[in-house]
Amino acid sequence: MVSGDTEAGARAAPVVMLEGASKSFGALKAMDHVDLHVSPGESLGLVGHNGAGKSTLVNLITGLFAPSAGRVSYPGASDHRMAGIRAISQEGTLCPNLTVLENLQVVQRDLNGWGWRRVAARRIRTALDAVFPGHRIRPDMLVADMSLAESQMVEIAIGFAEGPIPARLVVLDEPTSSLDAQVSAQLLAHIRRFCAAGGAAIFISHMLGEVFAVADRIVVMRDGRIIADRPTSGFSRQGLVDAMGHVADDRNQPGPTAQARNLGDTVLRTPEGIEARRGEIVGLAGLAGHGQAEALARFYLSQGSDWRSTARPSAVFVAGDRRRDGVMPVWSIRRNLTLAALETLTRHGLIDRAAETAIGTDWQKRIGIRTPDMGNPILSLSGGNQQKVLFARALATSAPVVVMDDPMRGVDIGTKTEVYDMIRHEAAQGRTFLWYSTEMDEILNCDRVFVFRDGAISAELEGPRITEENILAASFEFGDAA
Ligand SMILES: Nc1ncnc2c1ncn2[C@@H]1O[C@H](COP(=O)(O)OP(=O)(O)OP(=O)(O)O)[C@@H](O)[C@H]1O
Repeated sequence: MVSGDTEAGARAAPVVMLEGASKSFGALKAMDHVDLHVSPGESLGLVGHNGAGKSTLVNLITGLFAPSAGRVSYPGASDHRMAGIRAISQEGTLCPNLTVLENLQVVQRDLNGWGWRRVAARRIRTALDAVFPGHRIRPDMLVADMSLAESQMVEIAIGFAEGPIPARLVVLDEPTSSLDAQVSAQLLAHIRRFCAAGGAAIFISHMLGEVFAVADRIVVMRDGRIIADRPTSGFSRQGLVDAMGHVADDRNQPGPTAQARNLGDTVLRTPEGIEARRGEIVGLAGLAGHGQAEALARFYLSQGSDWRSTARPSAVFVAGDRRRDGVMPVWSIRRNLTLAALETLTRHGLIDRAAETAIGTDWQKRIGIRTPDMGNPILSLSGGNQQKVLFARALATSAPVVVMDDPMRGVDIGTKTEVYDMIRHEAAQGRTFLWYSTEMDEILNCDRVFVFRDGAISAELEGPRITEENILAASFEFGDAA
């Protein structure tokens, strides 16, 4: 840990200092006596289970919340903005009905008057080219027309863009969650360059491999406290998993384990050529934005499934973009969880409250939703816990087909392992999963994989042919493994 003795002088002054900072929401202590300094040149990895307090810490650093106790300060600057602190949020903050340029204007206050578009276009292009060389994003694109990955890339580029106050500390909360491996690697390389040039970064992720690749210091949070803060070289992967408080056993392998099984008849066929049999876990792979999400959405909509209908749905959907397609913000956690299972909860046209509560409590335990009360608003949950609710919503139905659009975004590794087991178990009972993932490990463990390129299927792989090499070859133009 950086010494509390700020007179040391050998290092540059920290960009931000938290001293005994706490934050409570009612009776819940989301952050408890946190001490943390971040100095120029440092690349800090911040890890912890879902609900550990990472986003709360970021919200204190970026001035969104005031601490309930303790202090947050910015040596040499009056506030986080003047200190050059930029945050890239997990949930995405871009306005969908504005263009990329207009979104930059929202956060950069000097962009006004005649010619602002030219200045803005130069800033955003320079940032995009620096972070994501080869990207295909234009400054006049409407955010609503972009894929989730593209809008995440824009959000990141805005974080690093030149502006009235230069970026000195960039905080990235789960920045790679909808980026594919290639684009994620570009970002990690950029963060390292930024810190080598004297910038500082806080990188929050459940992808521990990325944390090890980018951070020179790792801070572990657990139940609102910092329980470890050391140079990266002082952690092993298993040590880190243990520190986070996950059950560390040999089940911590990535992805559901593929098993040789007798699969049933074909239960679905899409116009693109995706086929799935009963009990099969089918992965959709390829670089992000090559038509996978659209294929899923088309299939799902063609089923005529509707969560408002009390008929038995034939397919349920687990959204990746939870803010747009998943979470009903005005409803409780419990109602968000049970809304797709209304067919089992309705008696004589009325919702059976006792049954609803029982399902809520059952899934809270099974999937570990961290909340004191399932009747609380869904937005009081941490991002990863909201995602768990969307999972539970789908699995709590009796739908034979589960369509998942990169559903593990923001879910911690302990929970992932449990969800993988659940998916395997459900598949063994005859459920079919159609799963788009940006994580190679998840794809490698599917029973069958369709690789997408430029909106069409470029390869179908099964069994031993599901390898990283085959998937990458089919993802890029040089691949022809059809
Ligand atoms: N606005 C709020 N109202 C009530 N409780 C909240 C609110 N925001 C966060 N919390 C609670 O504070 C705790 C810490 O949440 P936080 O979002 O900081 O976790 P996190 O470590 O970022 O989790 P994740 O990995 O899932 O993003 C959680 O128990 C959460 O439910």
